[in-house]
Amino acid sequence: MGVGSAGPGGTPPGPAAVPPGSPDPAVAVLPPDLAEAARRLFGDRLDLAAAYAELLATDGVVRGLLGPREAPRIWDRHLLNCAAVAELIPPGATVLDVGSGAGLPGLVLAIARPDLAVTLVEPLARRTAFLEEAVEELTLNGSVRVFRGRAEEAVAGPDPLLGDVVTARAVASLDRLAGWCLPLAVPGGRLLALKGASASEEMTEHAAAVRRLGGGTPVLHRCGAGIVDPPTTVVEIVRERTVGSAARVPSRKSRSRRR
Ligand SMILES: C[S@@+](CC[C@H](N)C(=O)[O-])C[C@H]1O[C@@H](n2cnc3c(N)ncnc32)[C@H](O)[C@@H]1O
Repeated sequence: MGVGSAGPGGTPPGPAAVPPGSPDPAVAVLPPDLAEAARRLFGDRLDLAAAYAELLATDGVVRGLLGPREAPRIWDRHLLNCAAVAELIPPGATVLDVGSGAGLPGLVLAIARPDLAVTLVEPLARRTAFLEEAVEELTLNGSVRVFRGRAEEAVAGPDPLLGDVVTARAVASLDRLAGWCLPLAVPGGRLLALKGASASEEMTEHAAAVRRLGGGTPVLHRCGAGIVDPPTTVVEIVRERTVGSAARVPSRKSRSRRR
């Protein structure tokens, strides 16, 4: 990914955006051709984004949360790609990031947008341990919390999670995401699913299931146009109705049991 046309903002910050003390500046450093995009998307929080990039490239790789080949691509494939989605999120929104993994896109959004209240929903202990440490280290405790569990669990219990916006990247197909994430959105709230090249096909394939699950017609967005190249593909689904559990998409296991 490269950068689009340069916008306002003066001289790009370049490699100096990485704080001193980086264990391996060769992997965490912000490539000069992405500096302007990073500056536009993170503004005065660029140093915080650089600190998170460094965490991902070092601890994240060592702990197996990110493949070693991802390290040099952290800025374009991960940070900038996720930060571009912020343009779809209204000011002061409550955001639930389902299947956050190492914090993508949830932590990135919390860094780029300090006005958001973000909950990272992730079932795997190894990942939530990293997320909790990252939140502490980046001093994001005021705006980010970590929920250990599956999306289906987050919606149940005495204190269910509910967000204005539910994000998910690389977690599941659109029908399964709708089943897990729409119940986590307030009525009228939205699922923002970060998708790849197959987004349009998925929208067609799963439109009926999404409707059955209480969602509106999926809408395709390309975020960060003119800033990141390619723009980030996002499928937006509004929670229009509440449905009973019978309408939910069966798990892969129970689907194969029925065959
Ligand atoms: C391929 S990883 C993607 C992680 C991150 N979103 C990213 O883009 O790098 C998928 C993540 O979804 C989580 N996950 C899978 N099913 C889930 C569910 N039902 N509820 C919440 N998280 C789930 C997994 O534990 C895993 O961390």
